[in-house]
Amino acid sequence: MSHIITTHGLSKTYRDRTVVRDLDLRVPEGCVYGFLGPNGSGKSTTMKMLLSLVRPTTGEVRIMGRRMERSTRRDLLRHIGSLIEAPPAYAHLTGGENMRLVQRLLGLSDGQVRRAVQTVRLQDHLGQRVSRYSLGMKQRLGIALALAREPRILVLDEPTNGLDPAGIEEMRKLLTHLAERGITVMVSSHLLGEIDRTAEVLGILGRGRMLFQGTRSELFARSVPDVLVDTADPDRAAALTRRWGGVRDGAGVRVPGLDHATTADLVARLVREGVAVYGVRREEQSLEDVFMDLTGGGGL
Ligand SMILES: Nc1ncnc2c1ncn2[C@@H]1O[C@H](COP(=O)(O)OP(=O)(O)OP(=O)(O)O)[C@@H](O)[C@H]1O
Repeated sequence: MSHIITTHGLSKTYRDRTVVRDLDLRVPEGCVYGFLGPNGSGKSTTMKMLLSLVRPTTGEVRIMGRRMERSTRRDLLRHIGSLIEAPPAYAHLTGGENMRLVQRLLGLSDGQVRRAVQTVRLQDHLGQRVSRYSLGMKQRLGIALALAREPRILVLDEPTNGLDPAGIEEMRKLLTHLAERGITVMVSSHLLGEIDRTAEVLGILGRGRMLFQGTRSELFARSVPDVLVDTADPDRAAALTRRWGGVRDGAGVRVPGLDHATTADLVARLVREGVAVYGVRREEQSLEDVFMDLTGGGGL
């Protein structure tokens, strides 16, 4: 798989506080990469380093295999569109006037601007002042401004923040649509639920460190589900499994967070002690549970 963004040992320290630590990002080309983590975990700082808005303390950024440095920065940044923090448009101008400003600034064609506006479905609102746009429309205009130069990569910092459920759904569809067209979309959120179904690859950050990077199914594979034991003698089974954290749960016993090997040990112990085991079930964790475990609960 070719990676369009990579970092190696990327770190940022402000005074004596390291807010991003030794990050090795691997963003596959043409996918939606969900960059997740609780508030303050370092997502924005990382994205700003990718865009050369913040200088890394150590480590390197590579875009399309080329190292970002003074001599390559201008050229590489032409391939990246971004939306960082507040939508970048002038509120007292119309959507169309904002688009024309960027068109003139970057020397873009009418076709490029038209395509960007159509992609975010704002063509019927170009005559309206941005101050009268909904937050979702402002975000879409921000994306159109970033898209107009036809970048290969789009870096979006919390584009769903503050949107209502309909706006979030619209944003998800837009991101998927962009990836289908071959654009690599790196999108951050502190809320797993807002982008988890959209993102094919997830990077989960906690206190500046990468806690997990991979596909959703790889993340699930890392989960350690509760085990539910259905038995004729739940009290005795609970006592025998106490050292693994077993407690009575309804007519059975629940043992939290067990891997395969420990589950096998536990069942063997019960059978050895003569407890009749009717069934053993691993209770799947939701992606939220896995995320909460990884981030220590700070992510939701
Ligand atoms: N210029 C700066 N000087 C000092 N500390 C900073 C600076 N910029 C960010 N930080 C700190 O770095 C940490 C990470 O911030 P960052 O904005 O990257 O996190 P985040 O994951 O994007 O969170 P949020 O979703 O709240 O923006 C925070 O504790 C923040 O206070």
